[in-house]
Amino acid sequence: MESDAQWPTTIFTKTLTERISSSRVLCVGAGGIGCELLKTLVCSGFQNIELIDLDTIETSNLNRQFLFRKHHVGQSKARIAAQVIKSIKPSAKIVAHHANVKEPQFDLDFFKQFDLVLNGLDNLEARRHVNRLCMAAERPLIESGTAGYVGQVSVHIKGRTECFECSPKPTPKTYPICTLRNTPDKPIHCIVWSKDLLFMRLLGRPDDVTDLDEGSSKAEGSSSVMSAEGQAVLEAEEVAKEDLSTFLRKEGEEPLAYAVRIFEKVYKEDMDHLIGMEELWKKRAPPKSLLLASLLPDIESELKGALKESKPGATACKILGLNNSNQKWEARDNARVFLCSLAMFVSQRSAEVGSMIFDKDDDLAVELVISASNLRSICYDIPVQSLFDGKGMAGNIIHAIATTNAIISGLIVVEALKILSGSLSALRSTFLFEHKKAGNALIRGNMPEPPKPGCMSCGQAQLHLRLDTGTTTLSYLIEKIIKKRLAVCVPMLQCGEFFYEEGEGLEEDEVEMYQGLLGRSLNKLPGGGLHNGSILSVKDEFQHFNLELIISHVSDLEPEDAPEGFILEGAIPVAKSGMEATAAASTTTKASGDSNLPANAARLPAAPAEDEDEDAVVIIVDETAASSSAAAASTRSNKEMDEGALPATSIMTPSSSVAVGSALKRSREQVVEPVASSADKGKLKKWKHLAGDNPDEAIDLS
Ligand SMILES: Nc1ncnc2c1ncn2[C@@H]1O[C@H](COP(=O)(O)OP(=O)(O)OP(=O)(O)O)[C@@H](O)[C@H]1O
Ligand SMILES: [Zn+2]
Repeated sequence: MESDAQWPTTIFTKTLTERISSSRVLCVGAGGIGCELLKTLVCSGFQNIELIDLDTIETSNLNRQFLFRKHHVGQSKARIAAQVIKSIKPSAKIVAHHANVKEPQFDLDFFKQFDLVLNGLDNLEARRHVNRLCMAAERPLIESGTAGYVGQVSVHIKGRTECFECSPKPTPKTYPICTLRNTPDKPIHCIVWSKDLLFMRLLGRPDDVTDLDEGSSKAEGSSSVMSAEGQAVLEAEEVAKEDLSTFLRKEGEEPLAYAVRIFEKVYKEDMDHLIGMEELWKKRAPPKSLLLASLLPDIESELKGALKESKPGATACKILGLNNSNQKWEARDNARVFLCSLAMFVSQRSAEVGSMIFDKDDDLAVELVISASNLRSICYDIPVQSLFDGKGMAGNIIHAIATTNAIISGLIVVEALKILSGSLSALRSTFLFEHKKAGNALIRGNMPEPPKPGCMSCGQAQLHLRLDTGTTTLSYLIEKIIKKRLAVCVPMLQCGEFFYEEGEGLEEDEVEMYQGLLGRSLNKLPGGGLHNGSILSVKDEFQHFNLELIISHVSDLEPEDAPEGFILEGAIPVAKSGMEATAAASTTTKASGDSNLPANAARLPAAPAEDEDEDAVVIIVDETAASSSAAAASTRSNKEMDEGALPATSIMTPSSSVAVGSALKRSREQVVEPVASSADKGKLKKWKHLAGDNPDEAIDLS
């Protein structure tokens, strides 16, 4: 295709066309949004694109990530996306990086090579990391996210607009550990327990299994005032800790006998033990334990034959004939699925036992987790979930719709064109959402907010951290607060004479010395420790990030207020998720491959008020089209909401929804240029603001 580079000249001015083809663009993420974005970029004339994605293609991606085909499964998303795009547009130069954007090779100099950075990510940590590098490199960042039919695009330019971290982002919901372990009262509590605690104890890495133990956040030998109920909880936890080895299969133990033993331990013995802790049941009804013999009087004949005939790759539901994933199983069927799935893991997938992490795309794992969670729900008289619904909650799944990704990608490119043409006053934060009453999809634009001086990323921030300095360890502060909550990659900490750092280039004895500090409580650190009023400086030289944490010592934080044992206040994500389902991955989320991190819970924009003036919005799909596009749209049934936890790709925030709400009330001139309707009406002059060059507004990208 010799002339492919000429496609867009019919729409854009010569100058803009030249800028588009000479600009260098970095795309981060080659998933649902990334695939659409790449296609729209090259179709708009972009020629120099670098693409980063850490993941490989899965079958479940194929329904919406249209650059990928079945024979690509298992291969690098970034490389295949680049290869396929090049076959569509051979003149495009696409460099693919099969890597995590947080790797040190993608440093400030790397980011400085680009004129634009476009994110198509699915988790908050990676988004925040890219934001920090874009702010430091002074490169415009266009952020995006989708969740079902809604989506959002925002533009971040240092010194001109707010950065991605200027507004609070919802943090994934977490639950008090004692609720999960001893006193659940909602289905999600049982699902999180099953996925993060039981599953990890049965099949996970030994290092990971204590993730939910309250004791892991406490310094050795610490003591604190505790209620009688709290004491009972601790006692219950101690019992659970002692019993860890009983979760493992004994040598020579038959798979089914092992599964039966685990059932009896978890749903009979442990439950009876808990029931015996009267302090716990003063204000609530005690659970009941389950008797396997009465649920399945003849286990051997019921299950042994089915297990024997099961072939590798089969699932418990398949061999038991439970084919309707929307059915809510009775206790008996939950027990059958639990026993079979666990027996199948140890007999057919023994090599993975001891190193697994729950994966929503692993059917056998989902069956084990949901049946186990339902059995616990039955003990506590909580409604059970169907496999389909339970999987959605466990995997933080939200349907992803290819059409939404395509619209959002188009809107990303529209903002990119405004930047390249120097039309910065035309930049908008754009929201795609549903008009509930009219059944239409609507696009709204807001003027981007100015930078917030107190932002921890682009401003000078001081955050307040309230925790118990006597019981919180340095390791907990670093892992759960500084790395996980503040998204710092390579922390450097200082407070008076206390200094701590990580990263390459340290001498062996330094590493040893710093590691020796990790188990200490904060008040016992060198230089007198961290106390009420201490100011801890936190730096990440790689991210060019620094802030101050003002420590307040509080010894009696209520688990309801601070389920993770601390409260962070200031210019940080403090907003709470409005979506329970987003929480499922919340308590555990390992800072691993990131895609299983809770990204950021979404509070999606509200539908417009009934009396809303519809001229003020762009209606891009009418009711008929909406239903046909819904039918055509590929949905993913197993979408993880970020990480872990978020609606995977969404970056919606409560403030976004407020912003949308207020945009609805604003006058028409605030509304985004009706780019979507311009093509329909053939009014190319609507594109004027994209084509015009405004030297006063242009940002220096040199
Ligand atoms: N730190 C990171 N570095 C590079 N790429 C990342 C990083 N974090 C996430 N990604 C990529 O961002 C993309 C987000 O795309 P999307 O939300 O469609 O998720 P997905 O993983 O493809 O879908 P699903 O979650 O349903 O399997 C993914 O391809 C993911 O690998
Ligand atoms: Zn900021």
